[in-house]
This record gives sequence, structure tokens and C-alpha cells, in this order.
Amino acid sequence: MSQARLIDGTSLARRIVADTAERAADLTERTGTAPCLATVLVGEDPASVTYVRMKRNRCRKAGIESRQVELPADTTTEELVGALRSLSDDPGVHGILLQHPMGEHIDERAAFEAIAPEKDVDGVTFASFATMSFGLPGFVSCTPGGIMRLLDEYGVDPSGKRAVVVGRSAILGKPAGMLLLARDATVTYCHSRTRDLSSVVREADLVVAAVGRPRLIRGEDIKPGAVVIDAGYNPGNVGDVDFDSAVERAGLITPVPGGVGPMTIATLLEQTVAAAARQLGV
Ligand SMILES: NC(=O)C1=CN([C@@H]2O[C@H](COP(=O)(O)OP(=O)(O)OC[C@H]3O[C@@H](n4cnc5c(N)ncnc54)[C@H](OP(=O)(O)O)[C@@H]3O)[C@@H](O)[C@H]2O)C=CC1
Ligand SMILES: Nc1nc(=O)c2c([nH]1)NC[C@@H]1CN(c3ccc(C(=O)N[C@@H](CCC(=O)O)C(=O)O)cc3)C=[N+]21
Repeated sequence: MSQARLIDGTSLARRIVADTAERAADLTERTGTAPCLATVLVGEDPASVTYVRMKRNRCRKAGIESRQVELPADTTTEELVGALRSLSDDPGVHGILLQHPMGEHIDERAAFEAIAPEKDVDGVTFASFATMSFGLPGFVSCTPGGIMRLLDEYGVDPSGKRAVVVGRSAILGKPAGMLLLARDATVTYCHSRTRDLSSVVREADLVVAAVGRPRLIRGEDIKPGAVVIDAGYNPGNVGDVDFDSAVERAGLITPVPGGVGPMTIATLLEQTVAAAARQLGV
């Protein structure tokens, strides 16, 4: 049986972070100001606390300062919007990351829209979604942005390909499909109401799995030679693709871990330094 070539996200992410650190150091030297990311956390969801800590640690190692804003779980939408507006107006802050999920009582959209578009380094505002969808310059949602970088790095041109995106969340599936469409793929979205998922996935030259269901996509559903991007990250470091069976059919595949995962934070850091450079007039 032939085996797919593996996509090494760890090594590309490492290179992006190294370049970003160099750019951050250069910017700090030239302007006397270090790039700064504000992280906003509402409540104490353990996964959110862990991921924010991871993002701040990576920032520090890359010479990006971070400012942590921790708000209590009972913060109202108005208070959160107020905090985000003041960060948006603060010239010492260049990027803003609002970690979600927040709490049932918070209007997430109202909160995201309080982030100034020029500081939306996590690509969550309507403005960012629009520029991204039209293939115009702007900030992209970090995981989909990371996926496109991986495709470019491995010489995968989406143009004309049948791409099937499984999942349609605002931060992952939906923007991933829009980025592929902007690069001229023929895009199909699948979600929880899709009938006969297997038959749709079997048509795909390029599959993006962004579901959150361990090993949902199996090798028998992969068209021989297809490109398989597994964005899933389930407990126990298990993806949404059954790697062992899919690797026998795919042409190119991302492992979990070591595929899409590391690209998310790399993209966040890169976009934070780009935002700082623009705001500092460099
Ligand atoms: N850096 C990284 O590597 C990141 C990884 N992730 C991972 O990606 C995965 C998805 O995350 P996220 O997008 O936030 O998840 P969400 O739960 O927000 O979205 C899941 C999507 O999958 C769809 N879905 C659920 N069950 C099925 C099914 N049986 N068949 C087809 N579609 C289904 C849902 O459909 P519907 O819309 O109809 O409900 C929804 O669109 C998770 O494993 C997460 O951990 C997420 C962010 C970053
Ligand atoms: N509230 C909340 N916030 C999140 O940000 C969040 C979440 N829930 N649920 C799950 C997804 C997944 N996600 C990843 C981030 C980085 C890697 C990553 O860097 N992974 C490395 C390994 C990292 C390591 O273990 O050191 C890899 O895949 O090789 C993976 C996955 C964030 N998520």
C-alpha cells in the first residue's frame, strides 16, 4: 500500500515564529516600542485558560509583549464591550485576542465587533471576514490562515479542485471554505445536517476536517491521492480523521499533533507583528 506524504506543521510554524521574532526585534529597535498583544479572558474555562497561557508564552519567546485582561465570569456584554473599546483606543496595544467561549449571557458578536479592525489579529470581526472572503488584504482567522500556508508550502494549488470542508464554525470551517473559494476551489460545506457525509467526502480532492469528532472521517471515504487537512484537536490529541486508515489512501496528509495545530499560534504571532508594524508606521 502506498503511504501519503506527511505535512510537517511543526517545522513550518517554527520557521514562521523565528521570522516573526526577527521582525519583532527589528521593530522594537527601530521604534523603541515592542509589539503588544492584549489577551482578554472572561471567566475561568480551563481549556481557555490553558490556551491563553500557551499563546502568551509563545508571544514572550518571540519578543512580543502581552497584556492579560482577566474579567470575572459574570461580566456583562456592556462591560466587556467597554473593555475592548478601551483596548482598541489604546496606542500601546497593537493586537487584541478575545478568547472564546465566553458565557451564555454574553453577546459574543457584540463583543467581537468592539475590536478595532486594525487590531483584529485573530480575524474574528465581520470586517476581517469580509476582506478574507474577497481575497483582500486584512487579518484572517488564524487556523484557516495556517491551513492555507501549509497548502502553499506543499505546493497544493486549490484552483479548480473539489474541496470539501466538514464543519462550518465561525472561526474554522466557514472561513476555511471562504479562503479556499477565494483561491478558486469548488467548495462544498458539510455540517451536522449533511446527509450521507461519506459520499460527499469521497468526491473531494481536498478535505478539511473541522468537526470536533474523533476519527469521524475514515480512510475508505478518502479519494485516492487526495489532500487531507485535519484541523480537529480532540481530547488525547486525536484528530477528526482516522489517520491510520487515511494515510493509506491520501496523497498528502496532516498528522495530529504536528500538523494544523502549531500553525494557529504562529499565524497569531505573525499577524500581531504585522499589526504593530502598521500602527507604528513602519
Ligand atoms: N489550532 C487548532 O488546531 C484548532 C483546532 N480546533 C479543533 O477543530 C475542531 C472543530 O472546532 P470548532 O470549529 O471550533 O468546533 P464547533 O463545535 O464550533 O463546530 C463544529 C462543526 O462541525 C459540525 N459537525 C458536528 N458534528 C458533525 C457530524 N457528525 N458530521 C458533520 N459535521 C458535524 C457542526 O455542524 P453544525 O454547524 O450543524 O452544528 C459544526 O459546524 C475541534 O476538534 C477543535 O478542537 C479548533 C480551533 C483551533
Ligand atoms: N477555549 C478554547 N480555546 C482554544 O483555543 C481551543 C479550544 N478551546 N479547544 C480546542 C482548540 C484546539 N486548539 C489548539 C491550539 C494549539 C494547538 C497546538 O499548537 N498543537 C501542537 C502541540 C502543542 C503542544 O501540545 O505543545 C500540535 O498540534 O503539534 C492545537 C490545538 C485551541 N483550541
